[in-house]
Amino acid sequence: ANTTTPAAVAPAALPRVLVLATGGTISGRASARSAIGYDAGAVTGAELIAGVPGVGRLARLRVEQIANIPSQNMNNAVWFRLAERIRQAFAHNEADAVVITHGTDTMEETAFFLDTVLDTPHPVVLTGAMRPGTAISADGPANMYEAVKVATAPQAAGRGVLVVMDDVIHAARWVSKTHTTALQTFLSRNAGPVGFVDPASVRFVTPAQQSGYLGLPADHKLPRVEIIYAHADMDGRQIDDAIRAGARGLVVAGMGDGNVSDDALSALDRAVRAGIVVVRSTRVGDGFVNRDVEVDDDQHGLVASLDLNPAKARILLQLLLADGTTAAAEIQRTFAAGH
Ligand SMILES: NC(=O)CC[C@H](N)C(=O)O
Repeated sequence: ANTTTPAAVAPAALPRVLVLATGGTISGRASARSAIGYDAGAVTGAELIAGVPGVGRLARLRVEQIANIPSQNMNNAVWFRLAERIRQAFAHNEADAVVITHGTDTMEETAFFLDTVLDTPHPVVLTGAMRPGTAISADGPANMYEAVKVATAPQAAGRGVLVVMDDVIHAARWVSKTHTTALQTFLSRNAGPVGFVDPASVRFVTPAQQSGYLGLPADHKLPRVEIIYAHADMDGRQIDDAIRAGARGLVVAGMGDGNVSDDALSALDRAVRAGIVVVRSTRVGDGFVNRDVEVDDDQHGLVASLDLNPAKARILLQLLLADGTTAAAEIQRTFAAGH
């Protein structure tokens, strides 16, 4: 008789999730500053995981601390570190999925950057919190649990980088923080969420769609691109200052459908003549910036951001410029390719 102990008595292997911790409120601790004051990035990723009951039954978790900062301090160096670590983890089959803990202020920017430079079918999910772990009804543990649940769901593959906050699954391209303090602050503008998650289920409501892949600049450098915020009584001073400061690109957070004053438009013409790529986005939260509506983009040589908000338009323009793409028409095509 065969007396070998069957290997099948071992529990089915759980998926492997690499948790990359970067800081934010989800790693926050109360401070003495005020009744609601706290310091973001005071708790490590390992401590964070220890405070999420049941998450160890969803996945085998390995935690690495990539940074521990409030995300208003997020920067290119951390972005490149994240992107390289994720590429390496999947290339060497170290993990089946990645969850990134992150402050909420710039979560949409990090999500969009990674979505644009990573080319992988493996789930990459960002999550965070609006209340520190020491607050009443802290949202971090539930968000972390749900992020791991989404990251380990088979149907999360091939969807690019996702944001999971407050029971909702968002695609990197569309997600924005829309409220300074509310738990329900993330919305997928112009598109709606891609899915929903609760402790029992993960449901996607859109077909899987991989996002644009531009690759990671090999020298880890991104060119200077400035955002100009438009307003009533606007002159061209800030734009001329940006030209003098050596900007390679400008993104206008325009009024309405990406508009600027006549004086500012003349300054943008000077920028284009100086070889600077100018993208018109909007300071309005919802809606597309379309070409050739009030501004004649063809005549002025401008790019319309379409659905991308100023912060994300800046990242896409930086990556295109880093890739050597400077022609407005080609940049416009790439902006349009993401949806
Ligand atoms: N809710 C938050 O995460 C905000 C805290 C901090 N400003 C950050 O983005 O990291």
